[in-house]
Amino acid sequence: MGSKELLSLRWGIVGCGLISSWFVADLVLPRAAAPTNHVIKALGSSSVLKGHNFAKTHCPSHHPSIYASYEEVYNDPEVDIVYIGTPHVFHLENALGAIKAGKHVLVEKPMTMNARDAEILIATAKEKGVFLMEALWTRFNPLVAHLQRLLHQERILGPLHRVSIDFSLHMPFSSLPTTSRAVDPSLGAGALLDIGIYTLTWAALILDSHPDHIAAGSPTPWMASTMSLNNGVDETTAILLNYKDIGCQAICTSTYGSPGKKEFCRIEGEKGEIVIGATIAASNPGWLEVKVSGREERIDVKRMEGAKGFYFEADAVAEDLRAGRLENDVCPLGESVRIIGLMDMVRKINGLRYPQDED
Ligand SMILES: NC(=O)C1=CN([C@@H]2O[C@H](COP(=O)(O)OP(=O)(O)OC[C@H]3O[C@@H](n4cnc5c(N)ncnc54)[C@H](OP(=O)(O)O)[C@@H]3O)[C@@H](O)[C@H]2O)C=CC1
Ligand SMILES: O=C1OC[C@@H](O)[C@H](O)[C@H]1O
Repeated sequence: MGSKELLSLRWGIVGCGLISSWFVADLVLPRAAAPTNHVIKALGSSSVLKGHNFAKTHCPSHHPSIYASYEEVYNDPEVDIVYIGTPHVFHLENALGAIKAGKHVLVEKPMTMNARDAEILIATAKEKGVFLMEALWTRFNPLVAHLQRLLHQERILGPLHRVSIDFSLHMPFSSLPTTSRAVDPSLGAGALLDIGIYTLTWAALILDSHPDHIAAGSPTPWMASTMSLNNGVDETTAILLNYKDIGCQAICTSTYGSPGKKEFCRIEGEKGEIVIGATIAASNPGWLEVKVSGREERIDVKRMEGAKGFYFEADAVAEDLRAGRLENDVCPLGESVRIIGLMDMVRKINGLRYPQDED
């Protein structure tokens, strides 16, 4: 691994649920200009039949080995990297299993249930000398780099005043089965860990990356928050961040209670505003609109026909491995810990504990 001749990346997938299906379907789409050939080599599932059905539907031409245990994926010598697509509460155990078997790991968001567990995972990956990344795919959407250029290099909005970010999904707890990972506290349910994490990520991408904030030593923003709990977990959460060093506030809201708007993010500055939109979810931005006097433009994300955009992150991971890097600089491990740490604080203030928080 890490050598220049790595032209294919061989994936082992753990958990054959929804996100794994999206991820795999994107990776196997034929792409003329693909920098890496992503190969699905192994699938681990609670049931071999489920694994076979998954392969038939989502990667029919890849013929992966199908295993009835995740351990067999970790130990398959044909697998370079393990993708963890299980509910949050299993991320630590599954990622540790793969790392201890010497595999690189891409683990779904949130990396773990709390910052302490993320530190454990990171320390173990470092000890074993393997790559580890939280699959915060939004960071790899090409719109983000474009946005950061507009805001921080061109300074198109001038000084920033306020950023509002909302991730809303209309799937109230009452409409979901009690076994859903969004509702069941034993599976790490709740809006903050599932979708609120993206609102904090957007705040980080827009404000923590601000050159003046970095020059000021990146002080932790002042924070206030409130949660509406249902069944012991948050259905709705609001977080206010005040970056006093740059005079800008971020309002981060997330809920399962309403559909929200396509325009999920608004960045207001002295000279105008930028609005970011998404067709389905704030995790997958589709366009941005600049509304500044004398310069009004819309920029759309170009994706492969039929793809969601998971290949942006997979290609970045492959590039790191090819170059022998064990950490990605667009989605650094320190940022995963910092944002999970913010979520820990929000939960503590609002009395939301999970069993994983116990000593
Ligand atoms: N990046 C993104 O856009 C998205 C990320 N996610 C993240 O992916 C993770 C999984 O979410 P999602 O795919 O929606 O979940 P699903 O419930 O659809 O799938 C999770 C899979 O994990 C496996 N699993 C192992 N143990 C359990 C258990 N006790 N209960 C339920 N499933 C179990 C199952 O696979 P099997 O039976 O095959 O072993 C199951 O199908 C979450 O952490 C979520 O935050 C989710 C959606 C989008
Ligand atoms: O992007 C997303 O949209 C739907 C959520 O439930 C999911 O976990 C999230 O990552």
